[in-house]
Amino acid sequence: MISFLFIVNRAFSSSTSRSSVSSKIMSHGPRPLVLCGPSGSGKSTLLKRLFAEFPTTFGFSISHTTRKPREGEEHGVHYYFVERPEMELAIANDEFIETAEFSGNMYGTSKAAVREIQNQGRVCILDIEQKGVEQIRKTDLNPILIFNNPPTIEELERRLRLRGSETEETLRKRLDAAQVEISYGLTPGNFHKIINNVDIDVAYTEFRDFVVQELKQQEAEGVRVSLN
Ligand SMILES: Nc1ncnc2c1ncn2[C@@H]1O[C@H](COP(=O)(O)OP(=O)(O)OP(=O)(O)O)[C@@H](O)[C@H]1O
Repeated sequence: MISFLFIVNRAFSSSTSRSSVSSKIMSHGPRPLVLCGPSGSGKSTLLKRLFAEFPTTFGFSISHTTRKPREGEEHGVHYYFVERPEMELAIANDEFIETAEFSGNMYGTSKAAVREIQNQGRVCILDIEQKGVEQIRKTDLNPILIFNNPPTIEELERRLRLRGSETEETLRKRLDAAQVEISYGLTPGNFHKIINNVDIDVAYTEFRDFVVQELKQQEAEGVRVSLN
């Protein structure tokens, strides 16, 4: 198994085709930030810290779902609640970055929902899986792509067991998927940055510094980014 691969992949680093990139940024606001990595690798932990440190810089897009609203849930706040035919048509029209089905309901992130966050001047954070990354790369959303790499599958298993969120079955599924996800994540050219998430404090500093540097670069190109 892959372990402790300290690869920093800057294949699409900030200097890459800046002029074509900046015209896109100018019209749409800050570039979305994709954080991808196996379940249990620590994505939510990194994002929680980032939001705590920069409360107004980032935002999550609002997902669509075909499930019925629960009490207190509002359309356009918690989800965009839609009917299945409407959602299927939008997917067929290539309006979604990723979709999934759970317990008979569809869920998905639309390109428009990402643009909505960009239009507010915020960096849209997307915690998405490999398929979503492949999809978003085909769009003109021009995301910053970061892969959160766990030290080993054994450590991933330890973290997931400690989190206490899994049954033996879901744990196995997540660990099986992790092998494939890590291979994809470490393939040169797939991500702008790989965070080797061993020690959480070190990982967060590396993640944070990379993101801040990217945002400062965009600011220098005329994009309004509120870094506070
Ligand atoms: N570097 C780390 N070292 C040790 N434990 C960690 C580290 N990062 C996260 N954890 C712990 O591992 C568990 C999984 O982390 P987290 O929930 O952030 O993962 P995730 O990638 O968001 O998972 P999922 O995709 O399933 O939501 C949590 O209990 C978290 O506290």
